[in-house]
Order: sequence, then C-alpha cells, then structure tokens
Amino acid sequence: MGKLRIGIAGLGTVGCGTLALIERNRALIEQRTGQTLEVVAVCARDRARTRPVDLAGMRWFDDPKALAADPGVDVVCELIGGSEGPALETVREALRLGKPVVTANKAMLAHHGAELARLAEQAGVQLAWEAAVAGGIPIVKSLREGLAANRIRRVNGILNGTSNYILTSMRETGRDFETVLAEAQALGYAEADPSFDVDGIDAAHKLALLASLAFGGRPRFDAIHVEGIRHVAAIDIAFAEELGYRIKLLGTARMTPEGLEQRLHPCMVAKDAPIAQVNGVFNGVVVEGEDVDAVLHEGRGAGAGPTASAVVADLVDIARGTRVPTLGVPAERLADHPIAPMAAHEGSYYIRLMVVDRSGVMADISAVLRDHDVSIEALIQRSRNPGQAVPIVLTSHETTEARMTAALARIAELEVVLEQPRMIRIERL
Ligand SMILES: NC(=O)c1ccc[n+]([C@@H]2O[C@H](COP(=O)([O-])OP(=O)(O)OC[C@H]3O[C@@H](n4cnc5c(N)ncnc54)[C@H](O)[C@@H]3O)[C@@H](O)[C@H]2O)c1
Ligand SMILES: N[C@@H](CCO)C(=O)O
Ligand code: NA
Repeated sequence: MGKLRIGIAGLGTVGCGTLALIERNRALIEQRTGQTLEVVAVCARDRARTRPVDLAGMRWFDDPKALAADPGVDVVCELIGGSEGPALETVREALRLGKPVVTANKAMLAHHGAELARLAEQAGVQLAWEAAVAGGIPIVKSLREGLAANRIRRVNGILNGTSNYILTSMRETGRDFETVLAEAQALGYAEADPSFDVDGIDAAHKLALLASLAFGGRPRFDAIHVEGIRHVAAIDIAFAEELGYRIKLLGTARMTPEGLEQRLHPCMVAKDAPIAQVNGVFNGVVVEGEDVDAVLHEGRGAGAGPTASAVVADLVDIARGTRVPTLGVPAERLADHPIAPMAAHEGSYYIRLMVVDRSGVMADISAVLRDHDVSIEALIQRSRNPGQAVPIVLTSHETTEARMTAALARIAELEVVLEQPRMIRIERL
C-alpha cells in the first residue's frame, strides 16, 4: 500500500485535532484511498507543552520552513495561522519544492490567495483549503466542484462560529458579551486574536474567498465593507425579536451593475428564514445559482473535530491524486472585478436612537428622514419617562446606504439625540 508522508506545522486546536483524526480513522482512510496517511514530522512553538496526542516516532521541528523542506515529508499541513510570517513562508517553501499543501489559514489566503494559487499551479500540486472556510462544512468543494455549472447570483453566509455563538448565547441566556466570548475561547473556537472574530475580520477573510470561488475574481479582502458585533447591544437583540427578526453577523457577495458587492456586518434576518435558525458555533451558507437556485449549507464552523474533518478530507483528495485549481479557475484567469461602493447599497434599515422624552422629538426626526427621502416602515416608542432618555426604534423602507448615512449624521446632531444612532441593516433572504 502506498504511503503519504505528512508534516504538520502547528499543534494547536486544529493541528492536534488533525493528528487525532488521522490516527482514529486510519483503516477507513486506507480503504477509501488505498494509501496510508502517516504523520512523520511536526512543528510548534513550544515542544514541552502537554498535548492530547502522542507524538512518538515523529520528527520534531522548531522551524516550520525546515519541516516543509524535510525530504521525508510529501505533503505539508500549515495549521499555524496568521496572514504573514512563518505560515506564509512555510507554504511558499513547500510549493516551491513541489509539495502539496493543506491549510486552514483564511487570513493568509484572503491576502495572498492569488499568488499562492499561481505557485501551486506552476508546481503542479494541490493547495487545499477546505478547513479555512466554515470549518467542517464542505463549502469550498460545493462551490468549486458541485456548483461549477452554475452562474452564481449571490452568496450569503454566517461565517464565524465565535460571533454566532456569542449572538446566540446573548439572545438565549441574556449573558453578557465578555463572558460568552471567554467561553468560546475555552472551547477552541476563537482566533489567536479574538478581535478578528468579533470585529468581523475573520468572517470577511472567508467572504473574500467564497466570493473568489463564486465569481472567479482574485480574493479582495481590502474591498469588503466590514463591521463586527461589538455594537450589537442586548436592547437591539430584544427589539429585533419584537420586530420578527434575528441578528446575525452575515457576509454577502453578489454581482451588481456597479460591480462586485461584498459586505460583512450584523444583519436582521426574518426569524423564519433558514439562516436565522443557524445558531451557536454553527455556520450557514446559502449559495444561489441560476440553475440550481438556493442551496443551504449548515454545520459546525469551528472547533477541533469539524476543522480536522476538513483538513483530513483535503489529505484524502491529495492521496487520491485529485487536481483542481485552487480558486476554481486557473490563477492566471482570475478576474479583477470592479468593486461596488457601499454607498450604492440598497436595502432597509433598523435604527435605534436614544432621545430625550419630550414633545416634538418625533417630528424633528421624521423631518430629517423626509428631507433625505427615507420613508419609515415601522416605529416603536413605548416607554414614557418625561425629560429622561428613552429609545426610539424605527425601520425604514428600501433606500440607499448613501441616503441613510447622511440622514443619520444629521439626526446625530439633533440636540434631543443623546447617543450615536445605532443602525443595523435588514437583509431579505
Ligand atoms: N480553531 C478553529 O476552530 C479553527 C477553525 C478553522 C480554521 N482555523 C485556522 O487554523 C489555524 C490554526 O488555528 P488553531 O485554532 O489551531 O490555533 P492555535 O493557536 O490553537 O495553534 C497554533 C499552533 O501554531 C503554533 N505556532 C505558532 N507560531 C509558530 C511558529 N512561528 N512556528 C511554529 N509553530 C508556531 C503554535 O505553537 C500552536 O501549536 C489558523 O489559521 C486558524 O485561523 C482554526
Ligand atoms: N475563529 C473561527 C474559527 C473557524 O474558522 C470562528 O470562530 O469561526
Ligand atoms: Na469548510
């Protein structure tokens, strides 16, 4: 039986999960590939650390580039993380030496995907990255292979397990943001720097990659409008519930007459929309193809097991000799699409204002909205607390982002408005 000799760089949540899965499903994988997957070399920062896996018989490296260069390693798993530095150097080195690479590193691919795809294709080897987007959901395979016949209309996704876990837990248990974030970190869901999770950066990395697969362009992280969940307050979660919505950190990519629209921000989605039922660490991605129509993908988006499932599936592909262009089209044929400006976005909005409770306030606010041609769909102003701060919540009919942001800037200047207005876009799915 043939043997695939694997080097694993990075022995954290994903690296140890991968080692454990290869060990546990050895016989199954041999049956499916006709090959033995054998981890022969490993690398991490701290050799002395206690780990939940047995490293006996594996060569140890302190330097991941040296692991990549080991002549006894046929395929390199980069499970270190970070868009630059050791992860990127290790992948470049492996590809330069003509070795296939498996990575879970969406940050690196969002910034250097086109260059690395070119290197892999020049070397004639696979650069596989199923684990980088939506953990255990085979979304890369789905878009790149299963839906390859379709012109894609739109991709919508909950792409960060940590922030979905936080939003779900805040809604269901009323616990505060910091407590739930600490729990997600302890469960191995969060990035090394958790602000990547809560500020939307991690999900935007993934959106750039899905948009690349869906529309055949080079990944453009810099072109994404990104907002995280720090400003989503318990009061907004409660008002959303009352209005028939759930708040989700959602990524959207679609082609518009102005160019490729890519945005990643909290959204209100109808409570009964399938994506509104995607809770906790689960991710959900809806791909709309012209021929297939909407395809919903759902599964665990983070954690050792689901992520290792994707890493090992990529190793199975490599053992089988599968050859697919890294980003779905050959690297030299990746397009450079024009980017639709966020100001051109059209949609409905939820607005929350904290105002002084006194007569004439509503008239002032309505006048500004009227002057900016923004029409109100619904309004909630319930509590009476004369002279004190009270919330006013309104939802708008369809308008443009340009009109809404101009109106909000003006509203923020009104003397009766006590805090920065809060705005959450409403997404119709
Ligand atoms: N944790 C998840 O649920 C998850 C899911 C999907 C993708 N990812 C991605 O997988 C990668 C790894 O994530 P993780 O959660 O396992 O991280 P982690 O922090 O648990 O582990 C990182 C590992 O890399 C090692 N490392 C760091 N710098 C190094 C260096 N200079 N040289 C050698 N080793 C070094 C560390 O020692 C550690 O063993 C990241 O790209 C992450 O974005 C993580
Ligand atoms: N930190 C990421 C890991 C999976 O990519 C998340 O929470 O989704
Ligand atoms: Na995946």
